[in-house]
Amino acid sequence: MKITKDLYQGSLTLLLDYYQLTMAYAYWKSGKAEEEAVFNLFFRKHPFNGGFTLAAGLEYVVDFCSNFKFSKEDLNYLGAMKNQDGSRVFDKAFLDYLKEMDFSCDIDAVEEGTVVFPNEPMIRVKGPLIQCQLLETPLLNLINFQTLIATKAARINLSAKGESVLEFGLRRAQGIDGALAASRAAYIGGCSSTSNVMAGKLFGIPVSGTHAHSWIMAFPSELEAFEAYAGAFPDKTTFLIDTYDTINGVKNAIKVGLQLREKGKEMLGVRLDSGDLAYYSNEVRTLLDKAGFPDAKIVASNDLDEHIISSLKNQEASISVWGVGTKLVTAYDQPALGAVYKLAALKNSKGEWEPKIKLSQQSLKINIPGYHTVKRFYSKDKAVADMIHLEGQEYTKGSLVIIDPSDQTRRKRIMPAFYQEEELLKPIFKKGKKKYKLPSLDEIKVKAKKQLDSFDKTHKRLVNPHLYPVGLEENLHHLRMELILKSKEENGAD
Ligand SMILES: Nc1ncnc2c1ncn2[C@@H]1O[C@H](COP(=O)(O)OP(=O)(O)OP(=O)(O)O)[C@@H](O)[C@H]1O
Ligand SMILES: O=P(O)(O)OC[C@H]1O[C@H](OP(=O)(O)OP(=O)(O)O)[C@H](O)[C@@H]1O
Ligand SMILES: O=C(O)c1cccnc1
Ligand SMILES: [Mg+2]
Repeated sequence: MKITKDLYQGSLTLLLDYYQLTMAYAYWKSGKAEEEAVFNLFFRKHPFNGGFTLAAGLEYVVDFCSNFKFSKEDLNYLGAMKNQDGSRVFDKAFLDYLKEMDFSCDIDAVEEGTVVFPNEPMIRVKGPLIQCQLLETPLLNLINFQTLIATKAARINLSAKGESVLEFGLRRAQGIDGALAASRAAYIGGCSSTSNVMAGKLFGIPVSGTHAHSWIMAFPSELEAFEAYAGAFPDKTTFLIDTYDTINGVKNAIKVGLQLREKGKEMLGVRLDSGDLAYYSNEVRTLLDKAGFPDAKIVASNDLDEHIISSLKNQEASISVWGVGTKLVTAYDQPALGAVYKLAALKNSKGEWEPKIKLSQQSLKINIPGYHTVKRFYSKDKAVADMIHLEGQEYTKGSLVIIDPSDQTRRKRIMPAFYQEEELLKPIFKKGKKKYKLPSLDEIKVKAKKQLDSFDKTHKRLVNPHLYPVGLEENLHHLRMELILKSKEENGAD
């Protein structure tokens, strides 16, 4: 296997769980494959005990769906699967059916860079049951990770309060795509650059960096190492000063900074990668200022995350650029977002949508049934509440109540007439045809910033964030309650 050439063999369609194929086969056998269904992709809880989540990964979904086709190699592989008695797992006729299958679903989704909340559909797929089911795991795979990392990056950037955050994660990322997708999502979440050159090449993310301890160690002395680096990159001099002794290190940096100044060049700054970053950054700042380098920046790195950055800010550390790797790209404290993909409605023989419910002992896990959508209400530029409602359901523009799906005693009265409304789900595919112009990565990044700015800071704080109101429109709430009771009765649940 040559990973550079052979890994995906031009088709990602088998990037699914085996049970999707067995269900697909059984839907086909039982004549249900072409029934029309609606599935929703949503998560139940914000990651990192936070108060918001930043959507990312849709561009990958668009690409995946646009190329959804079982290749000859895919079908050969499935055709060779055998049961214990030597018979084929999948009939030849079924494989012929898969061969002819063209992606024909409608997909509506929140755009990348949108702030999203638990229970809201992030992606809604409507189409033949078999196709909807085949999309389950790839969509989750593509959305869960990038949304997680974009959210982590947003939290880190919010802690840095507008100062630059450089993403340094490649060396500790989870493999190749874990690194590339993380660099992309980190940029959406607000990082200003990546150290990952391939992500720079593939996505157009600005690349940046300093140098390593090994550079210093490769020379007889730190001073000579700084001089050599300044010789090679007189315009890009950020010296790593903690290899031997941070205070001596900054003194050496100042010496080389003065030499550069004589040549009409300016030292950009220094980097600290160990020790007490509050203490050393302040000592180093004082020395740089005294030596006439008030504009030289202090970059800090070393296992940083949003909590340490926020603590360093509270300690009034003199750091103005933050290099963050491991804890960002691995989402260290919560390595997965738990988005799920559930059937919400199925069309009956009369052509009506039948809402579907899944019961659970945990009320948090009972899905929102029906063919529904989500609206956001804004007062001026501030988001005030989100409402999930049945598609096509009329609701009053006067006073209405929205009800929290996980606690029906939490209700909020809103007056839609006073607000601007935004439909969060945008049309992406209609009957398998792409209807959406993909924004550039920079446009997504700008959108993410604007979205985050439209939420009150109480929803964005790291500790015990204030809950943003998301509720079901009353008719949908009643439908859900009725279905829960009916399903409990019919299925003999306690
Ligand atoms: N003033 C500070 N307040 C809070 N956390 C800090 C402060 N200074 C450094 N840290 C963090 O404390 C941790 C220190 O880790 P550790 O003790 O392993 O590093 P170190 O010994 O300083 O450096 P290294 O092991 O890389 O030489 C890092 O996560 C760092 O970001
Ligand atoms: O700490 P992170 O957020 O992951 O940022 C990237 C780290 O990678 C580099 O060193 P590396 O960790 O390889 O070695 P060192 O820390 O032992 O110097 C760099 O100096 C940072 O410390
Ligand atoms: O450029 C840097 O300083 C850098 C890059 C990757 C990891 N740590 C630091
Ligand atoms: Mg390290």
